[in-house]
Amino acid sequence: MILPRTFRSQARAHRRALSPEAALRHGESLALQPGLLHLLESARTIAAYLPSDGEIDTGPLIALLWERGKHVFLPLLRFAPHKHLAFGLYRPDTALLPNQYGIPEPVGTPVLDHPGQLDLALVPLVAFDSQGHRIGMGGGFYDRTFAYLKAPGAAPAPLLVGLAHECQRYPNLPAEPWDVPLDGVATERAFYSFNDKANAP
Ligand SMILES: Nc1nc2c(c(=O)[nH]1)N(C=O)[C@@H](CNc1ccc(C(=O)N[C@@H](CCC(=O)O)C(=O)O)cc1)CN2
Ligand SMILES: Nc1ncnc2c1ncn2[C@@H]1O[C@H](COP(=O)(O)OP(=O)(O)OP(=O)(O)O)[C@@H](O)[C@H]1O
Repeated sequence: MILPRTFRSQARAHRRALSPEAALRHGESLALQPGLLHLLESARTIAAYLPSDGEIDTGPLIALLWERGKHVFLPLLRFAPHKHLAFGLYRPDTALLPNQYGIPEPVGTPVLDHPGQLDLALVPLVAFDSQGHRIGMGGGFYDRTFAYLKAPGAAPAPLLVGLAHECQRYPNLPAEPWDVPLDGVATERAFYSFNDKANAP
């Protein structure tokens, strides 16, 4: 059995091995995926993220969201009362400052009161599998932020959709009890939906 931490660092190294040109090319293809574009139609308030550490380039998709008049938010690291994320409005003219991991965050913009105000959350990941399991950077930020979705009848509920390179897809990842499963994942090659909520009509 390969240790989770070893797996995470190997998968991160695999992701980082892609060139910035490949990450951008993949990001352009991602922004053309019909399954993803379909979900965007019914979403108005959308969380995205700025890429880091070899992640697929979200620039083309964010440009498309702005073009379509969507309200785009970016994650803001919060450490109290526990590690979680808030979401700050991101517009083309928003000032950004790097957070403690060097990822730019909006400053001085409106912050959502609750993640349930999002219609759709586009989620970064290190690895995913065909059941919607996700391995992230290991901070538990996304899991804690969306843990409330696991309560029966939790509402309102944003759709959770991972963005990734195809090379981040693995056959079977171990599921941890606190993991919040993804509804879908979009890559440069396909849109994978893991339940009816993320299905094209
Ligand atoms: N682009 C992007 N933004 C994101 C995430 C992400 O995965 N990708 N996150 C997803 O949750 C949150 C940030 N989580 C992170 C957790 C750990 C590390 C990281 O690099 N950890 C270093 C140790 C750094 C240190 O302690 O100073 C490491 O593991 O090597 C980065 C981001 C919010 N924003
Ligand atoms: N809902 C939760 N409540 C309490 N602790 C949690 C919760 N979710 C995750 N954790 C803790 O956070 C730690 C990191 O979790 P995990 O390795 O699944 O993070 P990750 O999904 O890879 O990270 P990230 O979401 O930041 O990308 C674990 O040790 C776990 O115990």
